[in-house]
Amino acid sequence: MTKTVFITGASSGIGQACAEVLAKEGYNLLLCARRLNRLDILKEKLNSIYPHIKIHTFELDVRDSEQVQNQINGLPEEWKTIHVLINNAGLSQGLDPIQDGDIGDWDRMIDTNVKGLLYVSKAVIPLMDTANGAHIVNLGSIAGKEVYPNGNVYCASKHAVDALTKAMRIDLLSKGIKVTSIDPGMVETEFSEVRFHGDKERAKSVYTGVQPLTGTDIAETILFVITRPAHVNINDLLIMPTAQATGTIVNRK
Ligand SMILES: NC(=O)C1=CN([C@@H]2O[C@H](COP(=O)(O)OP(=O)(O)OC[C@H]3O[C@@H](n4cnc5c(N)ncnc54)[C@H](OP(=O)(O)O)[C@@H]3O)[C@@H](O)[C@H]2O)C=CC1
Ligand SMILES: CC(=O)[C@H](N)C(=O)O
Repeated sequence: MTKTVFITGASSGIGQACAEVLAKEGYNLLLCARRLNRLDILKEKLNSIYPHIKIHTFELDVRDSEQVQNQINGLPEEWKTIHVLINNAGLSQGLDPIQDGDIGDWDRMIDTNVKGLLYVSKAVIPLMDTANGAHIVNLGSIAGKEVYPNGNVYCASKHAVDALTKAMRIDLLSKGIKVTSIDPGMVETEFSEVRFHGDKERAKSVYTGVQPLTGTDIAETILFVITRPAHVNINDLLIMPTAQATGTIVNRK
């Protein structure tokens, strides 16, 4: 049976890499993000390499609970059976002491990373094929395991993801839905550009003198996690670049 994977935030970085790695493995893909044009370019590329898989793209702002319900309830019938949900859409905005933080940045992080994950999960869980290995993978972070200077609200949002992953595992236990948290350290994506509001130079400096993880490193880990035997669940995986010890202790050359 061909399994269907629903990926939020597939227009960039880790989500896009998940689409690429899972397409190669023959999964059908439901891809969403706000930037539909990017998803459609990705779909065309993947379908030209892997013509045997099916890909459905749609625009979704995970912060909008009504849109999330309507878009997911309105999926074509053939897309209403989902095996794996990857709650990947997320962002960091700003890196300032709490007293200087921007309230708009705080709202965007909490609305996307916490509320967005909840809205999507609530809409997708009823569509999950519990008879055939249903699995939810949440993108947490090292920032959900520790707090680093100026990371305040982003760290709080990822600590919330950590708590929600544990809570989902309890609540979905009787349904047989596996729940896993993937918690990366530094991954070079558009993450830092978004964090620094488009300042490309500052974003680049985050990765100076260090070899960060790539989106593909994380996607391959997710592939490993979702292909364990039925009786095995990986609860939580913390993945760091070799040169990174904690959220902020990095060995730069
Ligand atoms: N890069 C890193 O170092 C780390 C990243 N993470 C986590 O990994 C996840 C992916 O980030 P990463 O790939 O690095 O970053 P990117 O900025 O490269 O990708 C983020 C993705 O999230 C999507 N997204 C953001 N806001 C929304 C929204 N409101 N609705 C729908 N989609 C949204 C973006 O799509 P669009 O803008 O088109 O909507 C984009 O596809 C995040 O949850 C992040 O917190 C965790 C630890 C480390
Ligand atoms: C500290 C990290 O590695 C992570 N990318 C973050 O900035 O939270």
